[in-house]
Amino acid sequence: MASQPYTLKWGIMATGGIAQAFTKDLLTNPATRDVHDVAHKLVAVASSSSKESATSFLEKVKAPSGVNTYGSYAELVKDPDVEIVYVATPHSHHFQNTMLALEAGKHVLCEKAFTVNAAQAKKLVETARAKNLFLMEAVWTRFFPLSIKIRELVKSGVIGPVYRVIADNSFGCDRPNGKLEFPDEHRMVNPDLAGGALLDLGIYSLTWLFQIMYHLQPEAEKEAPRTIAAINKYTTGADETTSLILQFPKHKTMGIAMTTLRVATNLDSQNSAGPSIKIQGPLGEIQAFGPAYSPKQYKVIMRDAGGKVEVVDCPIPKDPERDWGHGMFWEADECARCLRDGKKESDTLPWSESIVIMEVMDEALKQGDVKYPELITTDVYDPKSPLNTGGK
Ligand SMILES: NC(=O)C1=CN([C@@H]2O[C@H](COP(=O)(O)OP(=O)(O)OC[C@H]3O[C@@H](n4cnc5c(N)ncnc54)[C@H](OP(=O)(O)O)[C@@H]3O)[C@@H](O)[C@H]2O)C=CC1
Ligand SMILES: O=C1OC[C@@H](O)[C@H](O)[C@H]1O
Repeated sequence: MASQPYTLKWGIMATGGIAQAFTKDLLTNPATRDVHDVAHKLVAVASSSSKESATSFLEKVKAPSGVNTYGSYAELVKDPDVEIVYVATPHSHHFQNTMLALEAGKHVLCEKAFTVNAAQAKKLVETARAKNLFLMEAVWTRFFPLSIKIRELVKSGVIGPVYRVIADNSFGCDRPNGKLEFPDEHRMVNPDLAGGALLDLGIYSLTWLFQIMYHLQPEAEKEAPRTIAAINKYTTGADETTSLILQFPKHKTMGIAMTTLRVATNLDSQNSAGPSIKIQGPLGEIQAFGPAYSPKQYKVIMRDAGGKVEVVDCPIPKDPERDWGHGMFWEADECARCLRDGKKESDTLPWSESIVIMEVMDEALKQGDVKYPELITTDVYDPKSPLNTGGK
């Protein structure tokens, strides 16, 4: 008889768009993605606005009965049934909210961008390490079978040593009056919520550069990149267009990561008109198609063999009973496997790598003179911060 899957018990912090998408993924049957060793249980959800928002969230995600609801994040982290907290608040809140959960002894999966700056990321890691808790940045894309296959292909040497990676994750939100389609208060452009293209979308372009050019470097030869950035700021002060060149001089590799809120990576909705990611070696090129946060196809193009092209589709599996499947369940499975195996960090997205990525973003924002307010940049934990208590 097959052994029972290891089941991880989740508490959801916040009730917005991605909290819903992630929770719906948690509620899918893992067998529909051919996963049998781990499973997930939704045990609690909290809204900083009201207990009613938490209740209405459960209706929206079609949750089973018996899930606890709370009108504050402080109550959620005290729930003894919760093993891991998924932090799904705006970037501005990640540091304080994750600290709140870690200080209460909970493991944490925190949405991207991990924090507003590297100092905060380091403090989270120090705290998780000191308290022997699991912590991971929720960069779901790294855990896609497509990403795993592409990393394996690169490691196999099929395209030779990678010399360059180019990635773009951009949205066309331009309005003829010069503004963007978001109101100035929206989390995408509001500096008080650490808005801006880089922290929200550029993190995915960087993910592609990092998971190929940094993650695959042998441990003994790890080299953080030199960062050259150009930023155009929006009227709110947040970045609207950011381009980065990352140089790894010892490895002779270079990456270009782009993001903007003005024009889309591709004009077709599926981004199939052109690749959003190009991974280039002397023997060939791997291209990924679809938004850089969720590509669904890749091509391997060989230089010899007359530019022979292999096309591989990697659709996101759907649970037919729930009519849902978004692709965030793979990162949840990673959390469950790490905890089952007694690991406090993921090998696929180690703490040190999230910190180096935050350092790159710090440097880019410094070069572009983007500044965020003290309330959201401090690395001093305050359980009573309005970011924890819900002062909106
Ligand atoms: N992995 C992915 O594909 C995606 C990730 N994200 C990330 O998820 C996070 C949340 O994004 P998203 O769900 O789109 O955002 P939403 O604005 O839809 O939701 C954010 C939630 O955070 C809570 N919150 C607490 N304080 C505030 C505040 N001052 N202003 C706004 N919301 C507040 C609210 O929940 P409540 O009132 O219940 O406390 C709110 O519903 C971000 O870090 C973003 O980068 C976003 C989209 C996709
Ligand atoms: O993480 C994200 O990926 C999808 C986008 O729609 C969203 O703005 C961003 O936060």
